[in-house]
Amino acid sequence: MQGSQASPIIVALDFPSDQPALALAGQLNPEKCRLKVGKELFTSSGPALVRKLQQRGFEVFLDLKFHDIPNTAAGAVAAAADLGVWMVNVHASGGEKMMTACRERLERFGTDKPLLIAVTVLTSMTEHDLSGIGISVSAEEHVSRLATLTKNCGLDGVVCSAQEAPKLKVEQGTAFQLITPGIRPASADKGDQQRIMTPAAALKAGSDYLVIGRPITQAADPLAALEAIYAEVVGL
Ligand SMILES: O=c1ccn([C@@H]2O[C@H](COP(=O)(O)O)[C@@H](O)[C@H]2O)c(=O)[nH]1
Repeated sequence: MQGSQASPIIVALDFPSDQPALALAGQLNPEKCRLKVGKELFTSSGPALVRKLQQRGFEVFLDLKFHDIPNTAAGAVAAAADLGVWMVNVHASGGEKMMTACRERLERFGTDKPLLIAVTVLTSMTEHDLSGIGISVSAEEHVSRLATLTKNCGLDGVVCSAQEAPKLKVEQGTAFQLITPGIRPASADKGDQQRIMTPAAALKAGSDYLVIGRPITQAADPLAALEAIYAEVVGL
C-alpha cells in the first residue's frame, strides 16, 4: 500500500488555534499518518483549517462527536462530507434514529462519502464514571451493546478502547472498523486517559486505527515520536 493508506496512525491535533496545528502538520509526513481535527481546533479555526490540511496532502478525521436530534445530526455529517473529510463521527448514545438518519443522509455522496463511525464509551471513562451516569454494566459490556447498535444502523465502525477490540472483532466481524484513542507508548504519561494500551498491543488486539495526540504533539521532537510509533506498528 502507498501513502497514509498503509499507516494506522491518526494524529490528534488538539491545539487552541491554527498556527501550532499547521506548524506541527508541517513537520509530519502524510504518508505516515492521518490527522484528526477535534472540538477545540475546529471551534477556533473551522473548515478553513481542514482545507489547509487537506491541501497539504493529509486525510482528515473530523472528530466532532455529533449528538443531536436526527435531522440536525444528519445535516452536520453532510456538511462534513461536503468538506471532503475522510472520516466523521457521532455518539452512539444518540441512538438508532439519529445514527440511521446520518447514514442515510450520506448516501447521496456515493463513493465520496466519508467513513461514518460512532463513539461508544469515552476512553477517559471508568466503570465508576459509567455508574455515575446510571449505567451499571462494565465498560466492555456497554461498548459491546453500543457497537451492536451502531453496526445494525449500518455505520462503518466505532470509537472504543483497544481493550475492547478483541471482543468486538469476534462479535462484529473484522470489516467493522475499530478506531482506538487512549494509545500510550510504554514511556508516555497516561494523562486523563483510563482505558489505555500501547500502539503495538492495540494493533495486535484488533484496532484498525490508532488515535494518538499528546504522545506525539507534546513530544520534544514530534516527528521523531511519530517515526518511533510508526516503526513499532508498521509490519505487525
Ligand atoms: O473515547 C475517546 C474519543 C475521542 N478521543 C480523542 O482522541 C484524542 C486522544 O488524545 P491523547 O492526547 O492521545 O489522549 C483526543 O483528541 C480526544 O478528544 C479520546 O481520547 N477518547
